[in-house]
Amino acid sequence: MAATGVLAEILDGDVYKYYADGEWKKSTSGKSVSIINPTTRKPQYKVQACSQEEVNKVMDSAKSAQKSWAKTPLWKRAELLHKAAAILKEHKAAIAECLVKEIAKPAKDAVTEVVRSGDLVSYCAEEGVRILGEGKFLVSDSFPGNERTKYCLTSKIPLGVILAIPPFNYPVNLAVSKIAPALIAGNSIVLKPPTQGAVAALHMVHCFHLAGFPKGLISCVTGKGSEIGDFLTMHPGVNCISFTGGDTGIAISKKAGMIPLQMELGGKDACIVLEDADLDLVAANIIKGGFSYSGQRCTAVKVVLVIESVADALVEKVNAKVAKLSVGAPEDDSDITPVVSESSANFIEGLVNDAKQKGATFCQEYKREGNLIWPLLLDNVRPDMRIAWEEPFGPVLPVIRINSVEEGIHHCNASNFGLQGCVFTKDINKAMLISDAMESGTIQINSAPARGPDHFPFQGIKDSGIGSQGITNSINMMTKIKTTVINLPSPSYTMG
Ligand SMILES: NC(=O)C1=CN([C@@H]2O[C@H](COP(=O)(O)OP(=O)(O)OC[C@H]3O[C@@H](n4cnc5c(N)ncnc54)[C@H](OP(=O)(O)O)[C@@H]3O)[C@@H](O)[C@H]2O)C=CC1
Ligand SMILES: O=C(O)[C@H](O)COP(=O)(O)O
Repeated sequence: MAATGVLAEILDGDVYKYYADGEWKKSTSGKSVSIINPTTRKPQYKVQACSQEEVNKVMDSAKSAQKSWAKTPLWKRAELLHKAAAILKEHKAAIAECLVKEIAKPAKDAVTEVVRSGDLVSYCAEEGVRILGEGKFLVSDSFPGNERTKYCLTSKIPLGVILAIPPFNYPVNLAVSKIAPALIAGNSIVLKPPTQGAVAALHMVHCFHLAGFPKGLISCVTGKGSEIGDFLTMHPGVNCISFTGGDTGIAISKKAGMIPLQMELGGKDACIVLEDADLDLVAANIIKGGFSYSGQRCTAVKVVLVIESVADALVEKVNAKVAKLSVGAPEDDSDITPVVSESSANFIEGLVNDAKQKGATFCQEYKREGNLIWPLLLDNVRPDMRIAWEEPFGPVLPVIRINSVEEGIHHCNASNFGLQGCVFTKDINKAMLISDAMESGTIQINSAPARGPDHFPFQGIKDSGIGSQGITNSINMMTKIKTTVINLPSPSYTMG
């Protein structure tokens, strides 16, 4: 059990408590939700199944705590965030252990996620101080027909209560990427962590608790998204939703009220490979991009579109590297670990079977034990196969051979997703033209897709999202513009 020492206060028997009003609480529902360890496929942890009444109370406290937080000096907000970041890093081992047990994240990557999260919180504090400390000054005589009688002062003010819903694959990092911008901008936060990853998220929230944030400003309600999700997202107390996940986000955006939405959804990130590409570089990036965390990243390379003349050579290089990937338990820091759930493994298997029936070339034998799926490269995939379009969120990567760059761009743009993509070529002019032509939020030239560094803008178009993330964009997104106009009785001009 990961909770020892100071973290033990968040446990009630074998059930983790939820966090509200600055305290760890047991739900009055009397119900709990089991978290299944993807590796052992046995129950590992339990969290409270919070009730609607508890959500209502959390929303009320979040509303009142936000009012005083908005009046807390910016430098003090930043100071508390720096403190939370330091505590988070101190507790990296305990949190990483939860990530290993709950979502089968390889041990080293689990620690990296926590450290990266601490860095994100600190950077956010610094960036917030910079960008929220300044506003705009406009004068009226720049618009036709006006004299200089109006001075307009513009500043960024908080939205209120932010509802944060992250996905299972980065339950800590994608939670703090919402929490830190919300707090620095003067908002309060209600976090609904993913069920797989909830305990890691609760440990992370405990670090914010230890940092001493005001009561009610941060809450964390647990329970199955399918049970309390709609109640949360349609709650009248919510002023903004920041969501990362799959198609659930599309449903939320249709149900949510007239509030700002930040949606980071799925992707089918394409990797276009030209004849002149450095194939060793491409192969290394396909391995890193396609198979790290067993392909369970929205930014994973999810389809390779390679020019036919270099396809054999590329596939051979990738296969040689696939053979070297270690497969096994996350505790052993294996490259490929069990996927998050049995239903996810079954879904991946369905895509593999469909590709087999339709004649894809299997570069490796398909192998599965429980939730563990061995890495698989599927060559000669055609557009009539499901895997050409759907995201497996697993260690299975399709290769489509193309006869022209235009064919690759056409495939990429025919997808309903548009998160990231990448292009490999030594010709920067061609790379720029292809980048412009690909309808995706970000194109990487000569590297695999990636969200980080975490201050870079990160956004999807089409079904991949609404708005843009990244530290600066998230702070801006979690504020609204307020203006005050000073009206002068007569025009006033500065003489220099
Ligand atoms: N663009 C991006 O940045 C990223 C996108 N993704 C995408 O997310 C998917 C995999 O992640 P996964 O966690 O399975 O995604 P889901 O969409 O299934 O879940 C995401 C979050 O939504 C919650 N949820 C479920 N139902 C509801 C509901 N009705 N209302 C509100 N919240 C709800 C989940 O809680 P619970 O766990 O309790 O069900 C979880 O916290 C993939 O499609 C992937 O591409 C993943 C990471 C990053
Ligand atoms: O959740 C995801 O999959 C991410 O947002 C991707 O992040 P990464 O590129 O840093 O893995």
